[in-house]
Amino acid sequence: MLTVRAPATSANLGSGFDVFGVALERPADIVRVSKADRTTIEVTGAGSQFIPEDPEKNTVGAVAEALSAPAHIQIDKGVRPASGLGSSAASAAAAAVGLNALYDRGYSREELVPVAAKGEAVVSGDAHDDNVAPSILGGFTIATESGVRQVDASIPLVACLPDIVVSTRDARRVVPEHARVEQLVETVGNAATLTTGMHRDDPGLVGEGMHDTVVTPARAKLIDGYESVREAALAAGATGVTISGAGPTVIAACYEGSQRAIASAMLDTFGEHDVEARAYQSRIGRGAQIY
Ligand SMILES: Nc1ncnc2c1ncn2[C@@H]1O[C@H](COP(=O)(O)OP(=O)(O)O)[C@@H](O)[C@H]1O
Ligand SMILES: N[C@@H](CCOP(=O)(O)O)C(=O)O
Repeated sequence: MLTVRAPATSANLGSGFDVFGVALERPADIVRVSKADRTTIEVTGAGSQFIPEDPEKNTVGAVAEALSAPAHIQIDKGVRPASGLGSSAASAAAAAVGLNALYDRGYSREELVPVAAKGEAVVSGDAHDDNVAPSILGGFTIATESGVRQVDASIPLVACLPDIVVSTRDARRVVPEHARVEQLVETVGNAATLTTGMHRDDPGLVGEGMHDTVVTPARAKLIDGYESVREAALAAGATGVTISGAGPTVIAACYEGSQRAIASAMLDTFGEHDVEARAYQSRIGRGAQIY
C-alpha cells in the first residue's frame, strides 16, 4: 500500500483563467492505494457524503483507468468538494502519483498532469490542467495547450472558504463568451505582471496581477458578500484578492505577517452577510508527496 498527500490548489488567480494555478500548504487530500483486480473506491472526510464511490464518477477512477492500474483507493478528503480549492483535482493528483509508483509505470511528474486531468474531465466536463498541475508539481504553474511551466514561488496567501456550494460545472456556464479587446490587453498585462511577481517572489506584483474584469465579475454574483469581503481583505493589507478557481473560496495574496489580520477581516465580513466561513493561512506550497 502507498499513501500520498496531495494539496488543495487555487486556479486562475484572476488574470490566468484556465491557465494559472498554485499549490497551497493546506488543506490536502490523503489517498491510499493498494493493488487489486478491479478498482474500488472508499471516501471519508470533508464532504464525503457528496462524493460518489463509483469509479466511473469519481476522478480517481478515470486516473486508474488511464494508467491501467486497478486498485483499492481510499480517499480521506481534507479538501471539501465544490470549494474552488481543486477538491476533485487533489484526489486525482494523489491517485496519479500513487498509482504511477505502485505499478512502477515510470511517468515523470509532468507526464502525470494530463493523466490526472482525465479525472477532472469526469466532473467538470473539461480536461483542464490548472488544478492538477500545481497539486502534482507544487509552486505556481502555467498550464497551456503546449504543456506546463512551473515556478517554485513562495507567496503568503489567505484562502477563505464560505459555507456556500458552487459547482465548477455551474460556474463555467456564467463565463462570458466574448471580451472586448481593451479587456484582452488589460488581462495580458495583468497576467504578465503576476508571472513576473511569481519569479521575483514579490507579493505586490502578484496581487496587482490578480485583477480581472472578464470572468471574475460574472462569477462574483454566485458568492454572497464577495465584493465586501474583497474590500475588507484589501483594507487589512492584501495586495490582491480574487475568486479561487470557480469559487466560492476567495483568495488573497499578501506580505508576510498580514495573513492573520486578513483572515479575520474576511471571516468577519462573511459573518456580516450571515455566511459562515473558514480561513486557511498558507503560502504557495509543494506538490503531492508519497509517504
Ligand atoms: N475524488 C473526488 N473529490 C472531490 N469531488 C469529487 C471527487 N470525485 C468526484 N467528485 C465530484 O466533483 C464535484 C466537485 O468538483 P468541483 O466542483 O470541481 O470542486 P472543486 O471546485 O473543489 O474542485 C462534486 O460533484 C463531487 O461529487
Ligand atoms: N479554471 C477552472 C478552475 C476550477 O477550479 P475549482 O477549484 O473550482 O475546481 C475554472 O475556473 O472553471
